[in-house]
Amino acid sequence: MKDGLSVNNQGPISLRPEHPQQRALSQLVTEFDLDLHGSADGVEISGVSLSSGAVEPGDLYIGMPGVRAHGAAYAEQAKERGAVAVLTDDAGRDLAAAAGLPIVVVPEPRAALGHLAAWVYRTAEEPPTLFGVTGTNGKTSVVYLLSGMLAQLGIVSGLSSTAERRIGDLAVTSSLTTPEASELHALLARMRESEVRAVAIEVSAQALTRHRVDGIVFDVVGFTNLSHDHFDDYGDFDEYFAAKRELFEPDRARRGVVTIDSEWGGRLVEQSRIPVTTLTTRPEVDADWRMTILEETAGSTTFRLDGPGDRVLVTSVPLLGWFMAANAALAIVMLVESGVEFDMIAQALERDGGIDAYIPGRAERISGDRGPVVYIDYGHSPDAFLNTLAAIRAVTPGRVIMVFGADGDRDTTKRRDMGAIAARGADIVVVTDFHPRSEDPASIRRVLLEAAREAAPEGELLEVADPATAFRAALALAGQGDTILYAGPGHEDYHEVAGVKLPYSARDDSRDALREAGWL
Ligand SMILES: CC(=O)N[C@H]1[C@@H](OP(=O)(O)OP(=O)(O)OC[C@H]2O[C@@H](n3ccc(=O)[nH]c3=O)[C@H](O)[C@@H]2O)O[C@H](CO)[C@@H](O)[C@@H]1O[C@H](C)C(=O)N[C@@H](C)C(=O)N[C@H](CCC(=O)O)C(=O)O
Ligand SMILES: Nc1ncnc2c1ncn2[C@@H]1O[C@H](COP(=O)(O)OP(=O)(O)OP(=O)(O)O)[C@@H](O)[C@H]1O
Repeated sequence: MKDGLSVNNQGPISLRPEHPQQRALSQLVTEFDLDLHGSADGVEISGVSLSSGAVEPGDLYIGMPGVRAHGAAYAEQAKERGAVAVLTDDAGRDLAAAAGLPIVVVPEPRAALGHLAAWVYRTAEEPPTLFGVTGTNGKTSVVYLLSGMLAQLGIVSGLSSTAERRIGDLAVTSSLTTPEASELHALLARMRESEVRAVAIEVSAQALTRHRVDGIVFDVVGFTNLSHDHFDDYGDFDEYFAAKRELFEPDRARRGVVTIDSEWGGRLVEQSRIPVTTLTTRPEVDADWRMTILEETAGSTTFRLDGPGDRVLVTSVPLLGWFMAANAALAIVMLVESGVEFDMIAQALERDGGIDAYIPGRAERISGDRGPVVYIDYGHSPDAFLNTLAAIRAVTPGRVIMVFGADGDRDTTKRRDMGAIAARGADIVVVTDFHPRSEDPASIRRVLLEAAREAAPEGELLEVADPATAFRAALALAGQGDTILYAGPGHEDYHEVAGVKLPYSARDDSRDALREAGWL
C-alpha cells in the first residue's frame, strides 16, 4: 500500500508498520497455549486484523462475534486478501472452516486480541513512554496538549485520539476514540519505525470494557472528569465510573494523575491501586498540584500551576476556557510524573511564549478579525455545553448564539439536559440535526426544543433541520461583538443520516458561510 497506509473498508485508513516482522504461528500457539486446528507448519504471521476488508498479506485474521455479524463468516474474504490463519471462538470455527486456513480457537477472541497483537507486533519490547488519558470530557485536548509540549521539549511523539492517529506530520482520521487492539498495536509498531519516544493515547470507557488497550502498560495515566454521557452503554454513573477506573489498575498503568475537582476524582484516588498524584482547579480543594486561572481571552487562557516543593509555572494555552488550562495542567503534571524535569518544561514554555498546541474542532475559532466570533466544538454532553458556554460568556460583550443537535442512536437520557443548558447559557438557540442515524430527526429536535423552552421560556429559539442552513440562520442574527458556538461536529467531515454518511464539514461549510456574509 502507498506509504504503508492500509485501506479499511469499514472505516478510514489505519497506520501499520511499513516493515512488518514475521513470527511463526507455531510459536504463537506454544507461547499462548492455544487450541490449533490444522497445521501451523511454515505459517508466518506479520500482522493482525479483525476486519476482513483491512487484511494485508501475512495477517492473522480475528473472526470476532459482533452485534450484527460473526467475523468468522468473513474468513474467506480475509484469505483472498492474504490472511494466513484465523483466530476465532467455538461458534466461529465452523463458519471459518471453508477458508481452509489453520484455525486457532479461543473462548473469547476480543479478550485474547490485545496480548496476541502485542506479541505479533513486539510492542512490549522497549516501548516508548506511554501516556493514557481518560474522563468524559477533555481527553482529546489533553492528548494534543501532551503532544504539543513533547514537541516543544524536542521529544518525537505520536498520538491516538478521537480526531486523528498521528505520527509527526503523518495523520489519518480516526473512526473510534480508541482503536481496536489490533490497530493500536500496529500503530505503536509503526511509531517505533519512526523512532517515536512518547505516545499519548485517548482511552474511552468502551476501550477498557472492550479490551482495546489490552497488552499495553501505560507509564502515566490521567483522569479529567466524569459527567453524564454514554448511559446507553453503562446503566448509571457507578457503572460508567467503574469502567474508567479500570485504567488505574497495576496491570494497565504504573502511575496516575487525577483531577479531583469532581467527587468522581476523589473516589478514583481512594480506589486506585497505583500511586496517584492529584490536581485541582478549585481553591477549596486540597491537592498536590493546583491550577489557577490568571487571564481568559477569546483566543488564550493564562494560568499558574503550583506543585510540591515550591514548583511554580506561569504559562498560557492558545485556547478558550478555564477547562483548557485544566487540561494543560493535567498534561504538564503527567509529563512530570513520567520523569521529565519540571524546570525543563517551564523553560521550554517560557522560551516559546506558552504552550504550542492546535486541537482540531475543540472550541476551534474559525472566524477572522471582523464580525461575530465563531467556534466549532466537539462538545456533545451537558457538562461540555455548560463549560464552553460559560467560557464564551466570559469573553463575549454581545450575544451568545448556540447551534447544536443531539446524535441519534446514542444516550438519549442526556438530551433534555443539553437542551436546558443551551437555553440557559445562550441568548439565542438554534436546534438542528446532528447524526440522527436511524432515529427520526424531528423527534430528537422536539425533545431538545421542549427542554430548552421549559428552561428559558422567554429565550429566542429556532428550529432549522439542515445543519448548514441552521448555521446560516445563526449567522444572519449575529453581528460584531456576538459569538456563535456551533457544538457537536468538531473535526468531523460527515453527517450520518439513516445509515448514510453524507459529506459535511462544519468547519469548512461555516467558513464558507462567513465568506458569503462578507466577514472573511
Ligand atoms: C457496539 C460496538 O462496540 N461495536 C463495535 C463492533 O461492531 P459490531 O459488533 O457491530 O461488529 P459487526 O458489524 O457485528 O461485525 C463483527 C465482526 O466482523 C467483522 N466484519 C464485519 C463485516 C465485514 O464485511 N467484514 C468483517 O470483518 C467486523 O470487523 C467485526 O470484527 O466492532 C467494530 C469493529 O471493531 C467497531 O467498529 C464497533 O464500534 C462501533 C462503531 C461504535 O460505535 N462503538 C462505540 C460504542 C465506541 O466504542 N465508542 C467509544 C467512545 C467514544 C466517546 O468517548 O465518545 C470509542 O472508543 O470510540
Ligand atoms: N476538562 C474539561 N472539563 C469539562 N469540559 C471540558 C474539558 N475539556 C474539554 N471540555 C469540553 O468537552 C469538549 C470535548 O473536548 P475533548 O474532545 O477534548 O473531550 P473528549 O473527552 O476527547 O471527548 P470525546 O472522546 O467525545 O472526543 C470540549 O470542546 C469542551 O466543550
